[in-house]
Amino acid sequence: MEDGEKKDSQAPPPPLSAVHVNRPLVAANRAMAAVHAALVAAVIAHRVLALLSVSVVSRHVDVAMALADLTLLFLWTLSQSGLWRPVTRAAFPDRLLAAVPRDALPRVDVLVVTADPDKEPPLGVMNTVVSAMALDYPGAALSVYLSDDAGSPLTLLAARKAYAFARAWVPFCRRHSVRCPWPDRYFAGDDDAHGGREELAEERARVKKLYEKLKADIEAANKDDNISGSWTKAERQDHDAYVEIISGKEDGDEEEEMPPALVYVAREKRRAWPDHFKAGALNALLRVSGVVSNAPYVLVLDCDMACNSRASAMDAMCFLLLDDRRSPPTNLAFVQFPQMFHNLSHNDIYTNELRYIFGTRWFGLDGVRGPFLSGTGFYVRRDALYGATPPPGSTDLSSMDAGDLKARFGHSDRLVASLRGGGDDQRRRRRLPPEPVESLVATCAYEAGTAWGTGVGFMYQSVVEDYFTGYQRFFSRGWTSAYCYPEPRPAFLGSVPTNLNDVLVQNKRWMSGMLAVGVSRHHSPLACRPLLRASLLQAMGYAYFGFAALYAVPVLCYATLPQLCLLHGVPLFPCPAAAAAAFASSLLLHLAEVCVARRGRMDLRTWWNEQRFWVLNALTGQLLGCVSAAQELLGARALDFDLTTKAADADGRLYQDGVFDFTGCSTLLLPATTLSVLNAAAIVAGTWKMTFQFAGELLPQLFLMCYGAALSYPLLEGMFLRWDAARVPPRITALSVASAAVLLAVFG
Ligand SMILES: O=c1ccn([C@@H]2O[C@H](COP(=O)(O)OP(=O)(O)O[C@H]3O[C@H](CO)[C@@H](O)[C@H](O)[C@H]3O)[C@@H](O)[C@H]2O)c(=O)[nH]1
Ligand SMILES: [Mn+2]
Repeated sequence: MEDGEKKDSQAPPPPLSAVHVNRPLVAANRAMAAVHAALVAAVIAHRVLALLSVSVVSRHVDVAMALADLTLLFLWTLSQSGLWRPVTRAAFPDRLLAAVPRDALPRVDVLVVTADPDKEPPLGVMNTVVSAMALDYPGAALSVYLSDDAGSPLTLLAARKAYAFARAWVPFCRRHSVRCPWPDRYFAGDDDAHGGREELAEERARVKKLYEKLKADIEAANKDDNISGSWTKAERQDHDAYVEIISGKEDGDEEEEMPPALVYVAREKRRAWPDHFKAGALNALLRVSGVVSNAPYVLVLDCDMACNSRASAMDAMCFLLLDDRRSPPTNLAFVQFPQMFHNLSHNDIYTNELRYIFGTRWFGLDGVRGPFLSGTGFYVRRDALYGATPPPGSTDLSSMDAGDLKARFGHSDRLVASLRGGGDDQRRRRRLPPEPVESLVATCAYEAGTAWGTGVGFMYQSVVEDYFTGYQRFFSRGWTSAYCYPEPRPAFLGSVPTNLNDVLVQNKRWMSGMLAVGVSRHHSPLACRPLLRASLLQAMGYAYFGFAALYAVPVLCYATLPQLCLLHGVPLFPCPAAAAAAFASSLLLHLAEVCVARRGRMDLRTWWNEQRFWVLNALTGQLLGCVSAAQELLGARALDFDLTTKAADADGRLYQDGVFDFTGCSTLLLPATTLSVLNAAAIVAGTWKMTFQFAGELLPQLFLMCYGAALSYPLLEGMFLRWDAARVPPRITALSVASAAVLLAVFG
């Protein structure tokens, strides 16, 4: 009896989160994959048989096509890891609150990074900062850090003004349980409490006035030459470190009412020192925050990714805290939220939505060992970022010798002391220190000879630091992750580039950065033993993204060989039936994926946009990404982090209307435009030829080219049928026609 009672009182508390395996989808995905693999194998087998037969006319072409098909099959196989075991998760913040008193919640440091006040307007950045300050979390447990890589006086001034605004905004959000903590969106109408009480309406009007004032102040500062004009481009790349804690208690402030602390950080910049782009900025913020508040958890946000809901911190804790309450403990390092966007078009011609990643693959990888680190919108354990390994056998930094710690983390006594403090809450209920913060940890020379960027913090060596860090720092060391996808209200919303050139430049950066990791001798996921041992499926997922740029090669083959061979009357498909079946199944598989992401709605438009952008990207971002990665590998040129412009809403009108905006397109577009001209010319010439001597075995090829023409129609239209300012730049059109003519003259 007594025993029974004891058991009852020791009954485990209800779980704080749940995970659900989508079994029908698992079965369907695997069955479809088996069918498709069989069809592709049949196509390749026919190619090989044709190659072996003596009658073959164009051996080179057949070998190239066989290699193209094998590459496609290889990448497709790797991509299946993200469909293998899709799961969804739920968080129960109410249970968390029942289990842990609010003021005992662990502290969180929010790290926001910005780099350029021209491309990233400070008002937008401040919206992100203020939205994070208004998260539903105890104010004393939250601190927000802003890294400004430009070291711009304008951003610093905006941050001070933003803090002043936050003193009204944050209590307002708390008092009225506002759901949208992002002031610009809230006042633009994303306001769930309309028609509410009078008191709310009054206060809302007062806070709105303050927001208008913040806006006007930042605008005025932007126009003021003494502030924004005084800081030259050269100074951006060459200035001292500067850290300022922008919070302060004023008379009459209630502790409970106070917004979280805000800390502005401009790390030192010198031309002679590599800055390691965003990863370098985040590592500087990790150190400054380590010295100042040293919260055990960190939320990372890009400056253009604001909090759209106040719930994410509590949701994330439902997963992260589970860790300590479970035995044996799980080894969850981070909770990733999807990247979603506020300025997506209904007709998303550039596939900015990233459905492939955040709407499909991340659910699948979550069923393996967790989604990849995705740059922004994730809550992560500080100790894991510092290089600790999970239990059992975890490395405990606090018990390490001070000398060893200095060798790894640098010579700041305060940083080392923060590491030895075990990362927990010495200062939990205290406001940030009034004493000045040392900027030593934000200087260029600080990292020299330490493990920052290799064994500690965000990884350098790749411009896609998120992809690389996730795998090197976490997964290959035994950590896992979870995918938190709150509905219906997204936790974070970012902005997408709205002209084609920006999109392609961004894709080129991703592709070259990931390929550099994929083919690197020391870091390739397919050569990483700890990762392979932990999970082959996860290694496949990583390899897929590491090699995705290689799509350029088969697509290049398919965009030239069928065309040129048609002109020579050479058929390319030894078994048209098998080829047609494999082609159809690839289209259907893609359509099925889109429909699942849309909860069963047949979304043909998204499907078509994705088909089209996939080919376009293969011939631009991925192709040039391969070239850049090769240059880097050969030591010819280092990869660069080309910032994307965060468009003001008005700029994206063409994108919103579903019209391609070719403004500013560079030669990056050239391969795609050239090959679309070649394809169109070959269709015309080939059909003309066929009217005189019909050849049925050429029909599959002709069909494929017509599909290509339909996909490339916006390019052809942009070159030859549009006269507006956003058409393909005439220079590119002329070059494309000339290049296509040369190709035809040489090979046609
Ligand atoms: O030297 C730099 C370069 C960039 N950034 C910041 O990094 C963030 C991302 O840059 P952005 O130009 O917006 O790139 P995106 O292509 O939108 O970023 C995607 O791709 C990056 C990897 O290439 C990831 O880090 C991002 O999280 C992911 O959103 C922004 O806040 C920048 O201010 C810096 O702080 N310093
Ligand atoms: Mn961005």
